[in-house]
Amino acid sequence: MIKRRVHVAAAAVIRGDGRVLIARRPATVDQGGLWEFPGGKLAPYETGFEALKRELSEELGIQILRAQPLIRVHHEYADKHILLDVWQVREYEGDPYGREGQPVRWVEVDDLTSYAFPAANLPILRAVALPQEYLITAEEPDDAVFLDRLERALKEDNIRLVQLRAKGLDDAAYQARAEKTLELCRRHGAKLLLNADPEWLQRVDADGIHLTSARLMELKRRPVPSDKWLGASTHGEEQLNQAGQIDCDFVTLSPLAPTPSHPEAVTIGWHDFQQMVEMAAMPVFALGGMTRHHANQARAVGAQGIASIRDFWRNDS
Ligand SMILES: Nc1nc2c([nH]c(=O)n2[C@@H]2O[C@H](COP(=O)(O)OP(=O)(O)OP(=O)(O)O)[C@@H](O)[C@H]2O)c(=O)[nH]1
Ligand SMILES: [Mg+2]
Repeated sequence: MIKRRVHVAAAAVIRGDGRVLIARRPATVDQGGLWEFPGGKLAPYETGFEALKRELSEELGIQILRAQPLIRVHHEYADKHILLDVWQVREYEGDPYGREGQPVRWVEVDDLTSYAFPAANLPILRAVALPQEYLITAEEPDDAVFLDRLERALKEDNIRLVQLRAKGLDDAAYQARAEKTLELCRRHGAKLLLNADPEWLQRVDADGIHLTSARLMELKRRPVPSDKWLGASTHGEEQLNQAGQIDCDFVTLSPLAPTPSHPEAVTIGWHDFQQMVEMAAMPVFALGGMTRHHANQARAVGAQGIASIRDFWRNDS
């Protein structure tokens, strides 16, 4: 029998203080009693955005003014194939309440994991918790110059996710750099991932690990606990699948476009990038030739946002 295909539009409604709205499904319906992002099935001939506007008016009594695509998730339930088309909504009119009698709650993004959601929601929870920009640090031998540049990005570009990539440092220098970087990131409320062997989390209490594609392909299972972040570098379908297999929280996919540092490299291009993102089981950052100005374009093709060394490693303050 062919499984039913269900297309659902849902929203992460975010309030001024950063809290996100969740609702509890009535005990009597499919996935009853679990928490969800408000939304529902597309009616015939509706676009995702039209359905989103209608559903949030029906379920929460609010009028959406603007919405930004967040993530699209395909999931196989036993009885159906579901596509969750999830949007981020920060601009709306009205004060949301459970118009159908369902309990609703505003929760801190970091507390979302303590609520029970349907199985399909895991990538959405990750996408909600991640920012749109991912800074990868440049090679820089001098600690003071390094910290100065990073601080500018944290302050002026409002960067909240950082990968410490320093291939040129030996272990002792990397550890010293990591400790200083962690302290700076904590001060600015940013998460720090180490581009290093996962064992490094025992030496430096960073927020997680970013795997190179070579490390990614060697692993049989997720190498860090669930309260740490796990990112990975990928360059194509096989690596994306492997990242899903070992339960990475997110990946970068590159090179999307030519970069000054690799002008000859074969790039993925927006078309293939969009197709790969659609099938990925987790949030994907666009990497390679990206600047902050590409963030909306990246979002429009399904990405979480953009990752960059060059664009954030400026010194123009
Ligand atoms: N709205 C919503 N649905 C989700 C989420 N996660 C998830 O697996 N689903 C599934 O997607 C489907 C959405 O159906 P729904 O019950 O909200 O649809 P609806 O509002 O149009 O309701 P109706 O069919 O009673 O009119 C359900 O099968 C539900 O289990 C989520 O976070 N939000
Ligand atoms: Mg609904």
